[in-house]
Amino acid sequence: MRKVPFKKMHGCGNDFIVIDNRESVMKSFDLSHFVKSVCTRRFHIGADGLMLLEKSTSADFKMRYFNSDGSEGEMCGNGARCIVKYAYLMGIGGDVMTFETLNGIYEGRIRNENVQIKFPPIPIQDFHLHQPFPSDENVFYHFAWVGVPHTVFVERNIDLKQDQYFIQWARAIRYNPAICTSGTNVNLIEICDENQIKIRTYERGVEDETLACGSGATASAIISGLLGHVSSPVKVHTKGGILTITFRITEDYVQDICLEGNAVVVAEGELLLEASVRV
Ligand SMILES: N[C@H](CCC[C@H](N)C(=O)O)C(=O)O
Repeated sequence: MRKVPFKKMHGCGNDFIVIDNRESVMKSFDLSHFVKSVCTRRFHIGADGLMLLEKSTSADFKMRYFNSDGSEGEMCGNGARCIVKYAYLMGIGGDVMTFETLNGIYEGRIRNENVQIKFPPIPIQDFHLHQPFPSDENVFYHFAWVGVPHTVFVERNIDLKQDQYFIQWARAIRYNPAICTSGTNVNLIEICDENQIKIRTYERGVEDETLACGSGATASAIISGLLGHVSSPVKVHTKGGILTITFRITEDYVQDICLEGNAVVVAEGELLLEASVRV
């Protein structure tokens, strides 16, 4: 049976399996099916997503990110922090490194135990604020594309929705083509004070609430800033820990966008490539 080394990592409880694919060890595999199997909790290692580190001609490495349902995502903020830590530990990148994604090139920095990701500037016009909800014009949502699509709702108390009800509510938005034709991640946020928000995220591709979402935290902090509720730096309290977002709003762009938080290796070993699991 073929074996491939992996590390299991998490950033604020958003967990990932990371595999070094620079030598194309995954070449003959149906990646979508493989990812779905390996990410299945109880029957396999289980994770919110899986990342392959590959060679790049334009950056230190390429990150390929897959959600647990086997779909390939353009970008993942917490995944990026984990793969940057992985690259650092493997000697692939130094304290500062660049990596390629389906959404362009990003920069990662090792900051003691934390990892910081710098996002490219986002045009102000790409933030759609105060959009009336398609089926209820009294409800407003905010939308941004921060590598992946994010819908944001601001509420007084985000803990009022029980987990089951939160998921049911989020699914109605996640698949709503009037909001985003390719589907959207869904964030519910609460403003705590000028520099802090609380967040819950339902993730597209995981099809569940996750403990944290880096791009969701980034989109939500910036949207809160554009709405005038907070100013940078913003501490985002997720269910799995704190993410810190910094940004600068100028006339046409949101610039100097950084996402920072922990990136932890919890296990490493060998994956049995042909191990069959129920998916
Ligand atoms: N957990 C991720 C988001 C993954 C994106 C994925 N859910 C999609 O939209 O394909 C993050 O930390 O940014």
